[in-house]
Order: sequence, then C-alpha cells, then structure tokens
Amino acid sequence: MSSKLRVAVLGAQGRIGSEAVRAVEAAEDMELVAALDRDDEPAALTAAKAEVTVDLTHPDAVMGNLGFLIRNGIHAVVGTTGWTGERLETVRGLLAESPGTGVLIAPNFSIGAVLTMEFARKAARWFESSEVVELHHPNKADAPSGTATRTAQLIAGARREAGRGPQPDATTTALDGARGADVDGVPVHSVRLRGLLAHQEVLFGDTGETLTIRHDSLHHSCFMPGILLGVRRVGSTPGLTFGLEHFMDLD
Ligand SMILES: NC(=O)C1=CN([C@@H]2O[C@H](COP(=O)(O)OP(=O)(O)OC[C@H]3O[C@@H](n4cnc5c(N)ncnc54)[C@H](OP(=O)(O)O)[C@@H]3O)[C@@H](O)[C@H]2O)C=CC1
Ligand SMILES: O=C(O)C1=N[C@H](C(=O)O)C[C@H](O)C1
Repeated sequence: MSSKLRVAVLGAQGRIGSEAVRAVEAAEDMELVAALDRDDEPAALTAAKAEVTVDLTHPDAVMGNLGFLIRNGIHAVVGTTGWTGERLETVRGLLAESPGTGVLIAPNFSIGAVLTMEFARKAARWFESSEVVELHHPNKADAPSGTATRTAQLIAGARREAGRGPQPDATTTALDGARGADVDGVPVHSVRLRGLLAHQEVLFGDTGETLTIRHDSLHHSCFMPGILLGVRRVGSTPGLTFGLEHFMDLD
C-alpha cells in the first residue's frame, strides 16, 4: 500500500490545471489519482479515493465542485477565483457539516504575489492614497483578478485600523469606469493584453513621494510550489483557510 498523498486535479486541461497535473506527477510524496475536466463526473474522485483535490476551473463551477468535495470529506486546495463574502460563508456552512475537512482558498499561489499582498498591507497605513493595477492575458475568466481584489481589501483593512478616512479624489469622471472599480474604497484597474500572463502593481502616494510594488508571473510554474505546499498542509488544517500566507511563515 502506497503512503503517497492521493491527489486529484479539477480543470486538468486548463492553463494552470495542466501545469498542476505535471507538478503533482513530479512530486515524490504525491500520486495523481484523477485529472478531470469539464465533462468528467465528480464521482470519479471518490472512485479514485482522492484525499486532496486541487480546483483550477472557473468561478461558475467552483461552488458546485466544493459542495461535492466537502460532502465527501475530500480536502480541497482552490485556486479558482470569484470569491465573495457570501460565497465564503456558504463554504463555512458546508464545512460545519464536515468538520474534519480542510479547504484552502488562495487568491494567488505564487510566493511573490503573496509577498506583494503582505508588503502592500504593511505599506497601506503610511500613505494617503493607493491604487491597484492588475494586468492579465485576455483569456482570463474574470475582472478584477482575485489577487487585486484581495490586495485592495487588505489595504482597506489596514487603512481602517490606522484610522485613515477615504482617499482624496476630487475628479469628475466624464466616462464610467475611468477611475476603475471601487474595492472597499481602493480603485482597482484591470488591463487585458495578449502577451501578458499575470502582473500587478500596487501604487501608494503621499506628499512628495510614491511607492510602487510590482509583481510579474512570467510562467504558470510560479504557482506550483504554493499549490504543492497547500496540498501537503490542507489535510491537517480542518476548516476554511483563506490565503496561502497562513501556510507560510512570513516573519
Ligand atoms: N490562485 C492562483 O494562484 C491562480 C488562479 N487561477 C485561476 O484558476 C482558474 C482557471 O484559470 P485558467 O487555467 O487560466 O483557466 P482555463 O480556462 O485555461 O482552465 C480552466 C479549465 O477548467 C475546465 N472547467 C470548467 N468548468 C469545469 C468543471 N465544472 N469541472 C471541471 N473542469 C472545468 C475548463 O474547461 P473548458 O475549457 O471547457 O471551459 C478548462 O479546461 C481561474 O479562476 C483563474 O483565475 C489561475 C492562475 C493562478
Ligand atoms: O487567471 C489568471 O491567470 C490568474 N488568476 C488569479 C487571480 O485572479 O488573481 C491569480 C493570478 O493572477 C493568475
């Protein structure tokens, strides 16, 4: 009997899912027991006795997938985007019925992106204003990116804690969208351009200075160490964990 962790991938034919399949296959402590895509039956996961499933599908599919996984006590590592407070509450509700099951939802698995979010959170209270610009390939499912949304939420939280009020902005906009999307008071701008993969700039400004934190994902391989870390840790971390930073020692 193998002692390797039995891992499945959902969205296995996708841009990041196909990379995750290769990463799991290459990991000495894991066995890829299922690689499923859109038309496959989720029941294959139970038949394959998957212990951990990695979901890299689509915001429209992920809630149904998680419902199945949690009901069947299969731990989940989720990179799929589209997370709202309401969706997270639904996941917590499902987990309450399956208390031994662990779910990690990570807006971004790349180490540099996790650090970008952490640095942005730390910088936020020192600057009057901040804006987030995310830049992705044009086939991306959603906008703004999950990473940009999370970054803006972390900045907003840090501003609230520091007692900072709304960011100054006296602009009158002639066209809807000119100032981007408002995420908790932080403007978020989405660029979609052939040739890009996944990039983000967080801009801070105050009197006489600006600070820009930039991260570039240049290949899908950058997400793999984070995904594998999540797969290794999620089974011993029951309940919902939101953000890979909780599985990393950032201090
Ligand atoms: N957290 C992170 O670090 C990262 C997250 N992502 C996120 O991962 C998701 C996937 O991105 P990406 O790989 O670029 O997208 P792709 O469209 O390339 O891949 C998604 C794959 O999932 C398949 N799929 C759709 N619905 C289902 C379903 N119900 N069950 C199984 N498979 C399904 C798609 O099939 P079909 O083509 O037929 O629709 C496709 O093969 C997005 O939400 C993206 O934002 C991406 C990179 C990093
Ligand atoms: O769709 C992508 O490509 C990515 N999606 C995630 C997001 O929305 O933040 C992570 C990364 O930006 C790549």
